[in-house]
Amino acid sequence: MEQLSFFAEAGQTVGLPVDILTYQSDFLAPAFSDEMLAHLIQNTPWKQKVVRYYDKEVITPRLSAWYGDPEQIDYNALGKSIPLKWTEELLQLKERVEPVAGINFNSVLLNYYRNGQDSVTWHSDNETVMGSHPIIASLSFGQVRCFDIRLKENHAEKYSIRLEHGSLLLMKGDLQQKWDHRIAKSKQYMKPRINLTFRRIINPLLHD
Ligand SMILES: O=C(O)CCC(=O)C(=O)O
Ligand SMILES: [Fe+2]
Repeated sequence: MEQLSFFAEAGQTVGLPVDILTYQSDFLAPAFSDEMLAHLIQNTPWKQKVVRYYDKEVITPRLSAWYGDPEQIDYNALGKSIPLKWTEELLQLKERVEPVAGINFNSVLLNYYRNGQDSVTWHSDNETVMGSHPIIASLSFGQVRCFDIRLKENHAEKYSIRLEHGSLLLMKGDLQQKWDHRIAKSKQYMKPRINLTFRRIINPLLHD
C-alpha cells in the first residue's frame, strides 16, 4: 500500500487534491504564532472529553475546548454542547481565516495534543448541522503533525500533509463525505500542538 506525502514548498503544495483541501504553510507569522500557541495553552479551560462508543466509555486522547455563539444558536436543540463565548484572540483568528474561506464561521473547536501519544482517530466531520459540504478552516500551532486522509470506500487511497506552525488548511468539497482524516499517534518525541477548526453551524432558527 503506497502512501503519498505532500510537502509544502514555498507555499506550493504539489499534487494536493485542491477541490477538497488547500494548504498554506506560512499563513500566520512565526512570532505571532508563537505568542498564540503560548496564549492558548495557558488561557483555555481545557477538558478531556469522555465519549460513549456503544457500551464503552472512552477518554479522548487529547484535550479540547468548544467556542461559539450561545446567544445566536440553540446548540442544545442541535444536539451540540453549549460553547464558551468567543475570546478576543479567537475572534482575531476567525477574522483572519474568514476572507480566505469565503464564509463566516460561528463556532471553533480547539484541540490540544500534549505529546505524541495524543491523537484523533479516523473520522469525518460530517454532522448534519454543518450541511453536506462544509468548509472548515483549520489553523495549527506548535509541533508539526501529520494530517492523514483516506478515501472511505478505498482505504488504500491515502495522503498525508504536514501541518506546520502557523499554517492554514481549508477542508471543503467532498472531504467530509468521501474521506476520513486523523492525526495519528507518534512514537517520536513530540512537543505540544494546538489545532483550531473553525466551523459554521447552520442555524435552523435563523434560516441561514
Ligand atoms: O488536529 C487536527 O489537525 C484535526 C482535528 C480534527 O480533525 C477535528 O477536530 O475534527
Ligand atoms: Fe476532524
